[in-house]
Amino acid sequence: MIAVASDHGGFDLKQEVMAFLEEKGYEYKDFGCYDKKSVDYPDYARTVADKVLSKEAEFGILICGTGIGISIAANRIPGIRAALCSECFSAQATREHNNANILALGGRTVGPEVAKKIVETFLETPFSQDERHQRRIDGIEGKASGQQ
Ligand SMILES: O=C[C@H](O)[C@H](O)[C@H](O)COP(=O)(O)O
Repeated sequence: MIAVASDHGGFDLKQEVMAFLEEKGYEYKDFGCYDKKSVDYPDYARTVADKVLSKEAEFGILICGTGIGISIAANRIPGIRAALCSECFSAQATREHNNANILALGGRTVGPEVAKKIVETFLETPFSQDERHQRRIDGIEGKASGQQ
């Protein structure tokens, strides 16, 4: 399952992204917001992060106006690697190199067609499993690499 959420600034793009997920046959759940009333993005970041960390969701997709606030909020939560992407190269690289578990998008910065390509790239690109990338991910989580 893909856990999807947005604030009001990401609401319209989230509708497009969910329609795309539906069309492509991905299972997803919408964890809000459910209209364009002003809300606070950290609440939605936390909800989706919890779904990812509990493994109820394989990945999360978080959308706010720029994608910045909601990715900052998600990345404060240990075990979350949220990647704000506005093009496909980063979406591919963050899965291969960072094993990112949440994709963040900006509803006011990325158009729907680009966003759909980014979503597909993110969801379809596996982690490379390369030892150097895993070592660096372990470093993010505070595990010493022993390199220094
Ligand atoms: O990084 C934060 C997000 O872009 C928010 O979506 C944005 O700050 C919301 O702004 P406003 O409350 O002015 O709609």
